Amino acid sequence: FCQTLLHTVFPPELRFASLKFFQRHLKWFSSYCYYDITEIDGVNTNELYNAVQLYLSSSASITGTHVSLTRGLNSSAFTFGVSNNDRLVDTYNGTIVEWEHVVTQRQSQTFSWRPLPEEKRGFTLRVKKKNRQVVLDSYLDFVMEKANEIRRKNQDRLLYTNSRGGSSDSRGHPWESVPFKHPSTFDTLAMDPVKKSEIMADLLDFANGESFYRRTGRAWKRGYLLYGPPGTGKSSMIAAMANYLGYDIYDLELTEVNTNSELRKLLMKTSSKSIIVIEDIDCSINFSNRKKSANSGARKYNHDSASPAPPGTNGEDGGSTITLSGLLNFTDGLWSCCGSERIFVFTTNHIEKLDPALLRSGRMDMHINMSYCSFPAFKILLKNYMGYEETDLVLEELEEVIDEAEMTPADISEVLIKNRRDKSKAVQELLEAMKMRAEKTRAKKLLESNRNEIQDKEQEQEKMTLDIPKEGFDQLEESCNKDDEKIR
Ligand SMILES: Nc1ncnc2c1ncn2[C@@H]1O[C@H](COP(=O)(O)OP(=O)(O)OP(=O)(O)O)[C@@H](O)[C@H]1O
Ligand SMILES: [Mg+2]
Repeated sequence: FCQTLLHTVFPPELRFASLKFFQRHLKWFSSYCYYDITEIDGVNTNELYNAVQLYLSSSASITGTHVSLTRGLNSSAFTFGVSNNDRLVDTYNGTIVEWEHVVTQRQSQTFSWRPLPEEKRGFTLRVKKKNRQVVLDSYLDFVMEKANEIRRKNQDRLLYTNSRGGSSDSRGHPWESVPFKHPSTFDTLAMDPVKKSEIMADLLDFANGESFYRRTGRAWKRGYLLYGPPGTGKSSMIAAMANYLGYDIYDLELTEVNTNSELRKLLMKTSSKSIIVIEDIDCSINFSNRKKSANSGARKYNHDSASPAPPGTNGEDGGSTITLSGLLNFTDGLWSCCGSERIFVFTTNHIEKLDPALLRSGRMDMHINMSYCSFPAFKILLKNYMGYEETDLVLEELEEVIDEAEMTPADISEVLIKNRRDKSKAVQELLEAMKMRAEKTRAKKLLESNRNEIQDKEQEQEKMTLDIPKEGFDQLEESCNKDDEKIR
């Protein structure tokens, strides 16, 4: 009877409000304090939320009884997590803390500029009030650091792509990611060993150079330009770099980016310890032909952001302006420093087509020429594919022709894969292929030099025919002068 009376006398809103009031006042008297770490903080994703999730996902720190298990597509490891609205206890330097994962349904009428996830997620950290300082001073830093470590060591690295165009997902991320599983390493990469160790040392210096970059006042980033013919290992080199340093890769598809501001947004959403890659930069942006680009099928890009393209000439999607200066700002300007420890890698098959602005010194820190397979590089391939260590007569023959053959590591590895059961057959076949290629290269070079000679001769003759009337004129002038003298 009392309950019915209570329900009829007090409407539900009033009951709810009074309950909240009591709870709030109870917390004042409680010996605990609570920290809410929500997944989305205003418009941005809360890095701390992701870090806590990752930290709690490491099996070592799990002491709860109810744990959620996930395994991402193509991922090689299970991830533990705190189930929705469940709790976990963690100990840090003797301090006991309790984590609760709070998941509530988002009210649908909430106004937002972009779609928000249906669920509102967050962690609540409960600690004794007397331990509050420990948590604020070092525990949360420890969690962040541990999460980064776990991600780098145990988890698969991620390959991000902006193939979704300018749109973001419900959590505000413009990048989509998949586990990155490229097996290429510096051991498997066939290139000149001296050049290889130079690059490896450069990468290590960069990764360990935080204090150097701070001391010299430079942004902690580095740019590499990889250039060379197709199949010489540019993409393999990027994968090797990522595997060597344990960095994520952001594969930036420039043709999917419409404006400079979109480009900036993409950059802002990249994490540190990552490699940002723009492959085939000469194809993604019509740099060489910018002024004539109206007649090409490619989208139009301007050199100078200060002079926006007139309306109607911006390519088929209208209003789309991505400029070279926008791209350079992306890699070099103030915005490039909105994170740290990032590597930019551009690749191209045609370095000669690139705008000098991209090549000028200081822009890309290292230009790496990935060229045709040299003999030392070939030996690495032989060792990796065939387990070949020793040199013998055939290899000496190979050494003589390999430079002239101009074969890419991709060409060579194809032959090696095909004959991987029979070493001597593989080497024999390669030798024949190389000799043939060398012959062709020689013939091509001869033809080219002949053509150049003929062209030179033609130019000389043309010049002579242009000179004849001048000579004739000189003679005429001379005889006129003589006549004048006679008359006098
Ligand atoms: N230097 C190399 N060392 C080992 N393998 C190589 C090397 N270069 C090429 N390969 C082999 O050839 C294949 C193609 O190489 P990769 O994609 O790295 O070439 P690329 O230079 O990026 O070519 P493209 O300019 O067409 O993008 C790779 O799968 C790899 O197995
Ligand atoms: Mg490539």
